[in-house]
Amino acid sequence: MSQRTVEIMDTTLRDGEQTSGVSFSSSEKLTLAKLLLEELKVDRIEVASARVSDGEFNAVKNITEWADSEGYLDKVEVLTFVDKGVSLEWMEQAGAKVQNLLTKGSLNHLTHQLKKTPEQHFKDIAAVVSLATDKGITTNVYLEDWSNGMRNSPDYVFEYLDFLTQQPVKRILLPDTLGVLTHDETFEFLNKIITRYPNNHFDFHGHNDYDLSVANVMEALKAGCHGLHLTVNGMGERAGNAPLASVVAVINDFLPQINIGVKESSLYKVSKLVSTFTGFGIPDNKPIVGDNVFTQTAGIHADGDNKKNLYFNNLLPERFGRKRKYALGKTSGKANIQKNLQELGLTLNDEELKKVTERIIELGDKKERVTKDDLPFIISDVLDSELHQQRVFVKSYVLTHSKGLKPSTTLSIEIDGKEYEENAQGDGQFDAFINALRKVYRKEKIELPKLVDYAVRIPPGSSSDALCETIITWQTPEKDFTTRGLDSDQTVSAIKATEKMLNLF
Ligand SMILES: CC(=O)SCCNC(=O)CCNC(=O)[C@H](O)C(C)(C)COP(=O)(O)OP(=O)(O)OC[C@H]1O[C@@H](n2cnc3c(N)ncnc32)[C@H](O)[C@@H]1OP(=O)(O)O
Repeated sequence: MSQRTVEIMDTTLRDGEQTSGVSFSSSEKLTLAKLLLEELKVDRIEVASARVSDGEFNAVKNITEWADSEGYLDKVEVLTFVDKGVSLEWMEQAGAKVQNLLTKGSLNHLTHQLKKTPEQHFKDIAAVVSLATDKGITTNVYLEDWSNGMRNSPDYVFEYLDFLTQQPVKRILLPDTLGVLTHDETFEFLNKIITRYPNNHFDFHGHNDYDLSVANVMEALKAGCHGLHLTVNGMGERAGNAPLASVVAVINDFLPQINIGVKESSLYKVSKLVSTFTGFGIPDNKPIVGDNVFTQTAGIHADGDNKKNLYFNNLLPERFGRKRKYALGKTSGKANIQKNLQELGLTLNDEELKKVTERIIELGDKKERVTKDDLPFIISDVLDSELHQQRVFVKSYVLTHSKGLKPSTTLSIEIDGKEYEENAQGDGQFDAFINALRKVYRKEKIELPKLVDYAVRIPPGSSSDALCETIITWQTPEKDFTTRGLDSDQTVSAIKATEKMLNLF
């Protein structure tokens, strides 16, 4: 099959920045411009709208200086307006060489926003294009609201394109400005235009208001468009633009006739960096770049992966510099846990694995999120309990903590089959618990070990908030020893460590 090359224009720094609440600093824009062109290898970047602010001017200047030194200046584009050359002046001073001139692609916008006739508009456009040509600036032209224009005023659109295709314009940029197109219309409209003007270059610029941007991009490509406008993480005004990572994967997997130069393995890195710079979080389930999209959660899936990679598809995480993960929770099953154990280099026998699985399911039922880093702690806790025969059981307790009153505990405990109940106050809830315990043991004339050290930690590296571990060192006249308790609640983890002590000393 013969392939055709399609240009990828990334507009994260212009349209992506139109995400509400997002603003890149000048140095962030330069960092991203370098990453997008040099590492990710998109073909072009749109870096700002002209006239916006002094900060934007400086950002564009920094980018053009760098781009000039690296031979990328023709890949750096600035959105300009039909404003008698004011925008052109701005971008020229900022060192840019390619303008994306924003014009009206629907009669509705032309009539009601610019309040001009088509003839007046075309004349104004011709003047700006001519001025740009004189200045050695390349012109691409946006037909803003083109999609509605095709629906509601096609005669205007074609009259305009008849004029525009005669102008010294390099690319014609067709935006679905309001994200209203269906995939069928995208194909139909682009097909009509590309058939009528076979010698011109047309970019498609999709928005995601109906979550159709990627489908629309596919149809635009099938209709023969020559370039695409995309943003990292689908950032952009309202529901955003067509997302770069998804589109790249779709092209590579489903449109073998299309050739693009974007490096898949850098998509995740760029996505993370943009998210860090903007504070615009990536949903966990965002295709390709979301945290969970390469995580198998169901035990059956992990089991199938073990047997013949039965649950793999073409979207292998390694393509994007990522790794498959196996989630731990109530739907894990043994297979998921085994996968995590393998990664940690741990082995358990069948009985131990069963017990660890039961504990993870128990935590999952309590809505706790367990990660791979929690696993060694859970194993140690489960296996530790198995080592000792339990003769003391903390049956129930009430812990109170209120302003102006000392914390108190009411405790019920079983020792060698006999039940005791006590209450006490303390400096904190755990102190009150220990005081109630001492009262119980004093009745039996037994002195409890002294608590000499108390440490709390969350499993290192754990990104979950599921568990904390309390490690208590106890002292008797004969020995010092340590017990550990694991729970999502800090006081409960200390009580679990104490219960272990009661069964040991
Ligand atoms: C498809 C898109 O996403 S378009 C995005 C374009 N980029 C931006 O808008 C960047 C952010 N915008 C801005 O910072 C400002 O709007 C500026 C600097 C561009 C202009 O600011 P202001 O002069 O204060 O005008 P304002 O923001 O109200 O913009 C509306 C004016 O632009 C005019 N306008 C709208 N489209 C165009 C166009 N394609 N060419 C020229 N003028 C236009 C409007 O008619 C209106 O003019 P009027 O005030 O004479 O009626």
